[in-house]
Formats: sequence, structure tokens, C-alpha cells
Amino acid sequence: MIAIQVDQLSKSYAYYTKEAGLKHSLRNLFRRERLEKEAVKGISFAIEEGEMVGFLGPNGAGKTTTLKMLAGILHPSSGSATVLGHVPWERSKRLKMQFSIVMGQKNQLWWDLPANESFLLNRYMYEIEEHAYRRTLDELTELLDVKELLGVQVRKLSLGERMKMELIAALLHRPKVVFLDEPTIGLDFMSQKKIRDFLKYYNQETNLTVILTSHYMNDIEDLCKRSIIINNGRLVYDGELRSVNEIVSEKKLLKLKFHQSVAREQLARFGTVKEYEGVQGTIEVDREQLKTNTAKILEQLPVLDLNIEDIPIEEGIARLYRKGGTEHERVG
Ligand SMILES: Nc1ncnc2c1ncn2[C@@H]1O[C@H](COP(=O)(O)OP(=O)(O)OP(=O)(O)O)[C@@H](O)[C@H]1O
Repeated sequence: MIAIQVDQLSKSYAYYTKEAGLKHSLRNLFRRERLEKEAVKGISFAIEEGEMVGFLGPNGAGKTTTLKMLAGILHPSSGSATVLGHVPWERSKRLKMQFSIVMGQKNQLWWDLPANESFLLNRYMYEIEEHAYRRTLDELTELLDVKELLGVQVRKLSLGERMKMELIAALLHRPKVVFLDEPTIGLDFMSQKKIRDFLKYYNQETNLTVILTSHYMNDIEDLCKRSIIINNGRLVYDGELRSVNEIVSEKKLLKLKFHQSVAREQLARFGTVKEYEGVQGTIEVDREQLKTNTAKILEQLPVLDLNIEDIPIEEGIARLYRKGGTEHERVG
């Protein structure tokens, strides 16, 4: 069953230019230049129930704008969307009861109170029955290993502990769809991994539908079979992250080890040298030349070991991003 359906969704922000100086300020009183920023430009996708989808894009690509529309915080300029069959910006109670958003950069818990007080507030807001509340809280605090921290003022918790509490607050009412916006931002490697392991387990156990944005590729690679990538407001990729390079890159990496030292110039005859240490090196080779160049290398150089690899995913994504620029369109 489809949980999230997005069709030709667009959002433009209107804003006015302001030049510095008194002369310009006075002129602006009478004649301001109105500009429009098309932050999201007709994106479409569908997400099945239980899917965990990565949502990627460079700064300013339109991710937050899209998530805000799907969370019902913003109205779109055009297009349509449904979350669990409801139009999000109509803000129906039935959808609110089945939905949650976690923003790694924003606090949703009361800073000066212990987390369990904020949880109680959520219990009343979401009308969670006492027994179900106790059971869910027990389960989540157990899984995230924060039971003994429930009574500690949120401001005194570490970043990782606070993030775990934010997740609990978002999941107490057992939503069916959750948007996680940078849930591991600023966390150390181990805390990131703990949150990832929890999300993986919880998604499998409960069939939760998740849209996840993260600047850490580990999060996306580990958790999301599918990623949607937007750039400059447009959808530029929808599929497995691993396959990005098949689309954007005409290059492969050849990793070589030799019996004896080989001169850099010798390697450079077969491709762009990326790493060089005498007895080993890495070169970037055009896909079409891969076969012939590999054969020549094996024939002409003292090869001990040879591996063919894709260019790193981060690099493939960066190439995908470089395909688009920014657009500010004048409308009046
Ligand atoms: N209220 C607004 N008025 C005018 N322009 C806006 C407004 N909000 C966002 N924008 C512009 O819309 C574009 C998309 O912004 P958005 O915050 O959706 O991007 P993002 O992909 O979430 O970026 P980041 O990763 O930096 O958070 C940006 O160019 C931004 O400057």
C-alpha cells in the first residue's frame, strides 16, 4: 500500500530585494522589486508503507521545503500530495495522530524538564491510553538504553542521549509515518551507529514508513534501500544509492599492486593517477577503455593484484549535484 504520494509538487517563495542605504530605502517604499524563488519544481514520487527512503540534496536543494509541505507546515504553490491518504496541509487530526517529524537541529523536548515530563505531555496530546503508553515507553527506553535517564533534565543530557529522547517522544504514539531530518547530526560515530541500529530494528519490527535526510552517507547506505535525490528543486535521482555512479560516472577505478616499483608516468599512460606509491597505485579509467587498458596493464606492468571499483558514492553524488545551478526568476 502506498503511504506517501507526491505529484508535481511545487513551492515558490516570494521575496523582495532590499538595497543598502537611505536613498535605496526611500525608493523601496514606493517601488520594490519582487522576486520569486522556485524552491521545489514539480517533484513526483510514491513511497510504499514500510519503506525507509533517503532524501538527499545539497544545501538549498529544497529538502526542508518538501518535508514541510508533506508535514502540513507549508502549502504548496501547485501540485498534490497525500500522506496515509490525507492531504497534509489540511491538517486533519487523523493524520496528526499517525505522523511524526524529528528535526536533529531543533529541540522538541522541554529543555528545563526531565524527558519523562515532556513524554507525559505527548501522552495527553496524542490521547495515548495509560497501559499502551507504559508499554511503548518501556520498550523504547529499553531499546535505546536510556531508562535511567528519564528523570534527568534534558539540558543535562549528552547530544546522543537527547537525540534518543527526541526519537522516543516522536514514537510514543506509534505513528505510521515519520520524517527524520538529520537525526544523527553532530553525534560521534558510536552514537550514530546506535541510532542507526535502533531505526533499522524498529522499522523492521513495526513497518514504519520513514523519510530520512542525513549528510552522513553511512546512515543512508545502511538504512535506505532507496534514495531520492533533489537538486535545485528538481528530482534528479530515484533508486539505489549504489547505482548513482552508473548514471553519472563514465569512470571506474583500477586499484593496482605490483611486484616491483612502477614509475608514475607508466601508470599515467592508462588513466588519471589518483593514488601513487611506487608498488601500488589507483587510476581512473573511462568505462569504454576499461577492458583494453586492463589487458594492456596486465601485459606491460608487473601486476601482483588488480581490483576494479566504482568511484566513491560521495563523488558520484557530487557529480550529480554539479549538473544543476541555482535559479532566481524575476516575476515583477
Ligand atoms: N521563506 C523563504 N523565502 C525565500 N526563499 C526561501 C525561503 N525558505 C527557503 N528559501 C529558499 O528555497 C531554497 C530551498 O530551501 P530549503 O530550505 O528547502 O533547502 P534544503 O535542501 O533543505 O537546504 P539545507 O540542506 O541547507 O537545509 C533555498 O534557495 C532557500 O534559500
